[in-house]
Amino acid sequence: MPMAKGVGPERVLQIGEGRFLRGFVDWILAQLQRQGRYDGRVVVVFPRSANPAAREAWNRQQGQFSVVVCGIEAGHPVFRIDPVRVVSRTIDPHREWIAFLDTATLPTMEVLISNTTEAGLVWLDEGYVADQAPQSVAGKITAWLYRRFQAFNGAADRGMEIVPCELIDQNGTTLRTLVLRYAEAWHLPAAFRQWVTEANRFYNTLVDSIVTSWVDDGSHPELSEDALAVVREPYYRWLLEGPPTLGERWHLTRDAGLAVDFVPDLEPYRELKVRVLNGAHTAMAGLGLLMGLSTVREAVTHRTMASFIDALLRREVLPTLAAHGIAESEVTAFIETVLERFSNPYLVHRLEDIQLNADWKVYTRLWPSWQDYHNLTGHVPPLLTLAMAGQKRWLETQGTDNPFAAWPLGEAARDLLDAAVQAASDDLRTSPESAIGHTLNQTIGS
Ligand SMILES: NC(=O)c1ccc[n+]([C@@H]2O[C@H](COP(=O)([O-])OP(=O)(O)OC[C@H]3O[C@@H](n4cnc5c(N)ncnc54)[C@H](O)[C@@H]3O)[C@@H](O)[C@H]2O)c1
Ligand SMILES: O=P(O)(O)OC[C@@H](O)[C@@H](O)[C@H](O)[C@H](O)CO
Repeated sequence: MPMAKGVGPERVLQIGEGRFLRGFVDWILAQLQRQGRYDGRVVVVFPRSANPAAREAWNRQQGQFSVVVCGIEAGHPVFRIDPVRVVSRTIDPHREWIAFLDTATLPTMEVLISNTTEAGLVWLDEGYVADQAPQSVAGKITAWLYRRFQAFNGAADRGMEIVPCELIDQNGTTLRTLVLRYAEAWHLPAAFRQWVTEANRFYNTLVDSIVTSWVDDGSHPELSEDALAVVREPYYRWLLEGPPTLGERWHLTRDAGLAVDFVPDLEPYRELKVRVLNGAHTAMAGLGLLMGLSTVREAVTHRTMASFIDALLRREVLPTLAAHGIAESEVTAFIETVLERFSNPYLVHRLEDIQLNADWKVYTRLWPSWQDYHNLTGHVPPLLTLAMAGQKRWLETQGTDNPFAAWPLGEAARDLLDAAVQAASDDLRTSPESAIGHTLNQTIGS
């Protein structure tokens, strides 16, 4: 369905319409547009069949929405409403498959962005039926790239900058592997696979910024009608591992003043961000919910929980990052920034939202620190163990039996973990808050 507002050719295909893409990627594109650096407009694609109300909101607002940037920046309170007018139209590929494929034939298209949660970039065993959308995100992208390859006879200069933003390790490499796997499974020509590899650039990326929905309290009438408005903290950072081609297309030089950087190796940044920020979220969410807390802000302003998270990060996570070659001063500075970000009074970041797929978040966000701490010191980390026990207990209250059982662990690691978590769980049964206080006293006192 066309949405006529805005000028400039369609240059960006965005798979995903969620809060994060609106408050982060689309906002960055709006800043580039405002500075006259980039005129590209965005075609937003719903990765799953769109719910009619969401579609209607996008159409009613002609793809325009507000990003409320609020919190503390350089010690000063910030509350700003930034308009974002970069979207040209939306497409639901499950209903408009041909319109979706047709966008691949636009000579102006040059950037493909996705964010479909961790559940999006996965292999689904499915065939390709012409005229019908595959279910998988990577299958849709494969079909789209194949259409482009055909439309331009495999021209090397019609490849795309492919920028997945899903929070998974090596997201660009993962997407390329999935595309090549679909190309093979669907018996697409070898020349296409070669074009995918040689003419397209897949970036591994790391995004960092907290984006939540705008909760309308009537205080800003201009936002009352905006069903797509989001709230974002002032802090944001986008790191991309890959060639600078995307930066060149966006005229993204230092003087743009945007926190987007191209780095040769993402790994140290990823370890730092995931272990500190996401690790702290996962640690506070399970225990916090058991204690009756509901938001991140409530957790970091609760005396016992705040001390617990602070000690967990500085005593048990920090040493594991130093062992990964990240300077202690850098880790400490990041911990301090993160704790300040968590106390942002404007963000209503619900612990229950953080708990989506919590069993795997414990595995990717807490377990690596746990294991490294144990290897480094020969001791079980008591605070991380209690956080994991809190997660296990909370997951059990939600009906998941033995929530960590599916993790791929060797027998020795499994026995060690089970014994440690079991001991910590016993303490949680009576009062989570006193278990936290007790563990904290023992740790800090030792
Ligand atoms: N919101 C944040 O603060 C934030 C910050 C950094 C990273 N992220 C990342 O962004 C992701 C989305 O967060 P959000 O706040 O935009 O959520 P959201 O619910 O607003 O959007 C989720 C998006 O993913 C799509 N999606 C969900 N499940 C899917 C599936 N199984 N297959 C294909 N697509 C699927 C939805 O259609 C939608 O486009 C998170 O999982 C996280 O990895 C979020
Ligand atoms: O978005 P999720 O569900 O992967 O994880 C929940 C939070 O930890 C996450 O959204 C952080 O706020 C974000 O990663 C900050 O950059």
